Amino acid sequence: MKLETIDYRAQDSAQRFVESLRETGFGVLSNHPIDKALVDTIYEEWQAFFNSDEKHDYLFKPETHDGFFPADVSETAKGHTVKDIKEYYHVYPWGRIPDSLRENILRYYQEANALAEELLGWVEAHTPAEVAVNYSIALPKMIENSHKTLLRILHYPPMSGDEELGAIRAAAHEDINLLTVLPAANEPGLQVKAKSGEWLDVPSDFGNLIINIGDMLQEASGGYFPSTTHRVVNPEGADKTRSRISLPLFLHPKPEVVLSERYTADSYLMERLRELGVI
Ligand SMILES: O=C(O)CCC(=O)C(=O)O
Ligand SMILES: [Fe+2]
Repeated sequence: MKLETIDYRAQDSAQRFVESLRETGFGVLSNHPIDKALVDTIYEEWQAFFNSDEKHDYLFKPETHDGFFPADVSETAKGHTVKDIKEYYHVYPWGRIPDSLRENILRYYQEANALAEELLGWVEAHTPAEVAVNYSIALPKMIENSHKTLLRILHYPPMSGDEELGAIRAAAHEDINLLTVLPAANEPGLQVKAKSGEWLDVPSDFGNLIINIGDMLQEASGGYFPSTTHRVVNPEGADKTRSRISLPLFLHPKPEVVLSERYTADSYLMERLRELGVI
């Protein structure tokens, strides 16, 4: 299995993109409409924010989950016992965002959402009819004006040498949501688990956009689209001293959207958050 990069502007991009999602759970797009200069600026300004003490003024609220999550409360992936080596900030348009960072990050949130709606349209158009009949509403409609869609700004700090034994930047996991949209991070490390069990590097050329399927699309498609396990490994050698910033947008349907006979988006999310011990 190989993750090939697909040119967003190619004539057959929609079909090839959806084939890649179906085969690997991932799709990598080049020549997409998201402004690269904007992403670059966001990496720089959020790196400065994570380097500052200001972040502690924005400690996350347990009821709403917007704001800053320090490394000592950061996630432990499902089925793991060691915490990931990361800190992060949860951006929701209705949530707290430092004034100086607000404009750019909300512009990115809006642009990435618009592209995601288009990509969900591609997925819908290339879903076999017998699978698509089970979508309760059109896929792009599921996320339209959703207050649940989460933009996470992740900061993986440089390796200090005294990390907990066995800890990595992000332990193997699947995403809970419908689809995740992620600009290639400013450092490599993201890997996806192939059907054969081997770990493959996701191409991390700056400017690529990485899209992966989450559990909710797997549920809504009756397993046709696989939610694929991925992880972020630690850097080695000289790269150990480098931070890594990444920017996944987790597309969540509106809570009332029916995913399957068993779940609405809300009941699914609550079940998973309870399992993770987050609520
Ligand atoms: O940092 C990355 O490249 C991926 C992060 C990720 O998989 C996640 O936060 O769910
Ligand atoms: Fe993930």
